[in-house]
Amino acid sequence: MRFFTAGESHGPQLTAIIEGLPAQMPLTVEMINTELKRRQGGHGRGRRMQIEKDQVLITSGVRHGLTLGSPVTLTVMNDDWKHWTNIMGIEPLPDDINPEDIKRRITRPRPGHADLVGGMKYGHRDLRNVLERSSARETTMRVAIGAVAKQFLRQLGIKTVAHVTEIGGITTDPESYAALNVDEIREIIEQDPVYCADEVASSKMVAAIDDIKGRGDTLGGVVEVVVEGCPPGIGSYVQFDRKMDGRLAGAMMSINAFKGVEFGMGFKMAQNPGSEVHDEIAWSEELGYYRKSNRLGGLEGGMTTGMPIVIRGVMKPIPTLYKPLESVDIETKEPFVATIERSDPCAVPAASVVAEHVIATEVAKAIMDEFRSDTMDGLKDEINRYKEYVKGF
Ligand SMILES: Cc1cc2nc3c(=O)[nH]c(=O)nc-3n(C[C@H](O)[C@H](O)[C@H](O)COP(=O)(O)O)c2cc1C
Ligand SMILES: C=C(O[C@@H]1CC(C(=O)O)=C[C@@H](OP(=O)(O)O)[C@H]1O)C(=O)O
Repeated sequence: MRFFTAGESHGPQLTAIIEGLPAQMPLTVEMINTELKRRQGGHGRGRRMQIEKDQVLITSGVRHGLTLGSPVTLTVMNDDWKHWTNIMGIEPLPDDINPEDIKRRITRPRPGHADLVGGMKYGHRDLRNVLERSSARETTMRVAIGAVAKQFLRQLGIKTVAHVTEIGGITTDPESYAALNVDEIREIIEQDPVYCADEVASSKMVAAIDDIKGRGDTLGGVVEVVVEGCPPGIGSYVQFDRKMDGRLAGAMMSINAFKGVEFGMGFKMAQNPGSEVHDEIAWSEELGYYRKSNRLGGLEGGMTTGMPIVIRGVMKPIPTLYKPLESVDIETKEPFVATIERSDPCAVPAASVVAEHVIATEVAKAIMDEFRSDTMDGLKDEINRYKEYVKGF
């Protein structure tokens, strides 16, 4: 499976094309729309999310609710486009309009955003030309693609969930959700304003977001994605670019503002001896091979072990500040405070939804790389045979 996304934040629409999905796979817009709505939510979002009502349109690759095996095209319209049609017009500017007079032109790059380096790299003197594509508006399509991937994974009994584990230094107590499975975590976070599975931490996170918003500042945090039901042996140790932990880390790091990744007990591994890090191996008639603990987060040697995959990503605080940092105007080279754009004070809850979907996409892609995937039923048969084989190995 491969895919592309396209579209500017304030352009007419966002588009994704996915190629390589098996034929005969059930696919509905409802399931994609449910996830798009979750991505728009979460306490801490700004005013743009009140304008947009993201709904997907499928314009190829599906007939009567089943995939055809041909490329699937997904489209989401930008409702905000109607306010930007002149500023973001596609046609060349009329001769009597000077590009420097275009409204909402940006010449004061925001520290921490793509503005300055993107402008240098592509020769844009109006940094809006960078902002428009570097914006996390693009993550709409990554969620749409991931929602398709999740429909694929569900056919194979693989479930995913993401939840927020830290915002602005307020952390969850892992004991509060340690015994819960993916479905149980989902039930809790769907009712929670910050998509957090620990009720006590959640209310403190909400208060922290309100407080930072009042101060014109922003907060980052940590999100955790759990994937249950993935068979062992997805990914490989034989070549560096086939290692599943590398692929998953790359997917997580491809999300705007994500700056670090860890698996299982993560960076705490540095503090513990090997006997308290590695997971002992056991076998039972019912489960086949399993680990007595899951401190490595479901990966050994670049391959899934069959235990849940547990991956966390850290998101830096949003770079656009209402209390802006110092910058330089690229026209005058004089010091100025950065441009203030409408912005989210904290998008960690929304980003948890994005994280779940990019991880689901990478797992789906890896499974399609491993097994013949022209038809959904053929793939299911192959995976079931493989699962029986590894159980008795
Ligand atoms: C869901 C989500 C929403 C975001 N919202 C904003 C925002 O409103 N304002 C902003 O400046 N950055 C926002 N960001 C972060 C920027 O897109 C990101 O920092 C920027 O593209 C630069 O990339 P980098 O942080 O990975 O270096 C958001 C990120 C995500 C994942
Ligand atoms: C549009 C989305 O997020 C945007 C991400 C974003 C950024 O700089 O990344 C900046 C803001 O854009 P705007 O200036 O239009 O308000 C966010 O609203 C979205 O998540 O769909």
